[in-house]
Parts: sequence; structure tokens; C-alpha cells
Amino acid sequence: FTVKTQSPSAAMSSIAAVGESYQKFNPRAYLQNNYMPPRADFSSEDCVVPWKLRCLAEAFATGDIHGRTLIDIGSGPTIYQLLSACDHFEEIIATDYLEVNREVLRQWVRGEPDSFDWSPYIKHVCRIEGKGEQWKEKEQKLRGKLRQILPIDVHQPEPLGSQLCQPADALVSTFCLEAVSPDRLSFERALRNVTTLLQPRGHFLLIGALEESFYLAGEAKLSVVPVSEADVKEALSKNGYHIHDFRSYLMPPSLKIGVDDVSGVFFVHAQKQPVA
Ligand SMILES: Nc1ncnc2c1ncn2[C@@H]1O[C@@H](CSCCNC[C@@H]2Cc3ccc([N+](=O)[O-])cc3CN2)[C@@H](O)[C@H]1O
Repeated sequence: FTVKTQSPSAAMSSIAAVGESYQKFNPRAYLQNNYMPPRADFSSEDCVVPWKLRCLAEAFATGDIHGRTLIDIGSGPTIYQLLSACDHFEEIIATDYLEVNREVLRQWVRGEPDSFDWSPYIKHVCRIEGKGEQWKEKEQKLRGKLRQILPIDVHQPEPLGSQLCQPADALVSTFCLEAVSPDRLSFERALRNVTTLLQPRGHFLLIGALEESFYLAGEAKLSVVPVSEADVKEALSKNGYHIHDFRSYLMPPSLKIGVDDVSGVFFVHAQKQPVA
């Protein structure tokens, strides 16, 4: 019985390979695959996008998650994951590894005409939050709070380099860690690295893919480390988190459209335990 341990150099080369594969990532194709119909269908609560938005809205509706700054880890070219957060934080910091994604986010913040239309998402979140908020208000509020869009590499012990002045009050991350980690060990290390960005007792809302091994983004075919519910729970516990809520969504056959082999989506509301 031999334990397969990776030598540091082997781990480095597979992480370098991930970074190389992302050079072909096409944000427009990625948005088309995951954030347009059929996956973005707001007519049914059974659809995956409304399910994700409801998980986030309900977590923030508890009133337990608030503070000065929230960091979104591996934002990609999307902002939907911040719509319910923006009422509870003064500043929201978006991050991504690729300049093309950071530029897509900046275009949206600037309200450029050809940027991605998130209005169906904003209208849906205003509806399910039930505060009678006008969607244009929420759009402007988020634009006003999204003041920093920073480069990040979750495989670095200091993922934001020396840019971060102090740990954030909360973290959000959607579909990033498993999609940038070659294996479970590097997934756990990436979680350890991003945890340094969070205050003790800070909250972490994590959404990700279950048992996914690849996804497409235009020319790019990206590898994903398949993780199960148990893998995610174990990684969080190993990194000193208490899990308040864990939910899973089973991808219906109608949403298995060939852009990935994801079998489900998980949502976790976890809290970083203070070191005793
Ligand atoms: N080293 C790094 N550190 C931080 N971020 C990094 C690093 N490398 C790449 N990145 C950055 O992380 C990436 C985040 S997008 C990852 C996509 N994950 C898979 C995809 C997502 C998805 C979405 C929605 C649904 N659904 O059913 O609704 C299913 C699925 C399943 N497929 C990308 O922005 C890259 O630019």
C-alpha cells in the first residue's frame, strides 16, 4: 500500500499547467454557457441559477453576515454572486486570475453598453428579497461598492500578494477552487490560502461544482478536480471552519448541455473558527 504523494515540483508543474490552460479562457463563451438560458431560466425555482440566488439571498437574510469588506474569490466575469451581499458590506472586492475577466467586470461597473446584461438576475434577486427594492437601485448600489477588482492566485500563500491591507469580514467564492486545482490536495491548500484573507469568526459563502471533471469556455477546455459533498466538508473542517448550512442541487438532465460534466452544485455557509 503506497501513499501517492506529489513532490513539490510535480505539484508546481500541474498548477503551472492549470494557469497555462486558462490563457485560452473566453469570458463571453463562459457567460453564454452558464448564465444564459437554459441554465439561466428564471421561470422555475427548480432551475440552477434561481437555486444559487436563493441560497445566497437566504444566507444574507439571516442578518448574521455583515461588516466592512467582503472579498469575492475568483469572481470570473460574473457579478450575480454579489447581488445579495451588497446590502450588508461597505466595500466589495472582486478578484480574478485573468485580466480579461477583470476587464469584463470593470466594463460592467462602468455601465458600458456592450457589457453583459445582468438585469434579469438583479430583477429576480429584488423579487426574492422582497424588500421592494428597484432593480436599478440595486444595480447602482453594487456598482458603487465594487471599488476594487484585483488580481488573485489562490495557489499562493498570499493570494492577493501584498495588496491586502487587512483580512476581510466575509468571503464569497463561486465555482473557483475546484476549477483551478489539479487535485484534492491542492484544492485543500487553495482553501487554506484564501482563509488567510478572512478574519477569525468571518463568514465564507462557497458555491461549487460537484463531481465535475471538465468544462468548456470557448477554445479552452479546463480540467476540474471532481469533489463530493464529503470532500468539501472535510476540506472546510481541516481548515478550521464550522459549517452552518450545506445544500446540494442535483443537475437535471435538461441542464446537462455539454458545456461541462457537472453532476450537481453545492452551497456552503461556513464560519472561520477563532484559534483557541
Ligand atoms: N490560480 C487561480 N486563482 C484564482 N482564480 C483563478 C486561478 N486560475 C483561474 N482562476 C479563475 O477562476 C475561474 C473561475 S470560473 C470557474 C468555472 N467553474 C466551472 C463551471 C462553472 C459553472 C457555473 C454554473 C453552473 N451551473 O450549473 O449553474 C455550473 C458550472 C460548472 N462549470 C476563472 O475566472 C479563472 O480566471
